Amino acid sequence: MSVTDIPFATDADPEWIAAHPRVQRVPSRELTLFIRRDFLSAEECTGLIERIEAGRRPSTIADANGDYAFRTSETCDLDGEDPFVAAIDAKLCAFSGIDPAHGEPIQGQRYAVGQEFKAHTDYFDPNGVDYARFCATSGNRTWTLMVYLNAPKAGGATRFPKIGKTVQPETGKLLAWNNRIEPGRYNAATLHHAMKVRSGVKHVITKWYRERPWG
Ligand SMILES: O=C(O)CCC(=O)C(=O)O
Ligand SMILES: [Fe+2]
Repeated sequence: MSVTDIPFATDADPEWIAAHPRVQRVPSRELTLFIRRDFLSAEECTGLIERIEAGRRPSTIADANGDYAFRTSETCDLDGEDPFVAAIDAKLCAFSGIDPAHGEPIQGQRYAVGQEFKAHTDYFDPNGVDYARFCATSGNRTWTLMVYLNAPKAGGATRFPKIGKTVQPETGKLLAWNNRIEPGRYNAATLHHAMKVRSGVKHVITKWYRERPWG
């Protein structure tokens, strides 16, 4: 299927995603979560890792809770004008089926030994102090797509404690989940913890979609 054939919409259709080749759906009544191994090639992962290494800065969080160790990783805002990054973005949008206009620019995340992102949701708390700052224009986050770019030697799994699921990093493996139950209702079962890397370095990319076009 070429990109022009994709029926882009403002929200993803889980049944349409489930019909993609090689997609696994994690069995859960609480959470719509898909896994697709080898979504990106080793070459695509290496190219992204090089860019993340070159452009990283300390990661930040919304609604700071006083725990300075809550998110200790580094983040890189990947350049959507870079044709290599744009091609990956197009692949992610072709997987989600969500109108690319609703996508935030892709970010890279890098975790060294001991670094983590404690249990959090990717949607912003509508009652949080930072909600207007992050969501006034584009609304809240709807879907999360993330891809592991490598497997660290030890640690670095992503744990979803509310559904008792832990996903191990593997080069090129994609995760996709719906942050909403329905428009305006966010799913607390999306809670997830990027667990500490114990040996090596972990790299991922994250792609978030919004309720309204990104701007
Ligand atoms: O690195 C991971 O395993 C998860 C990353 C994550 O949850 C995030 O960046 O919001
Ligand atoms: Fe997250």
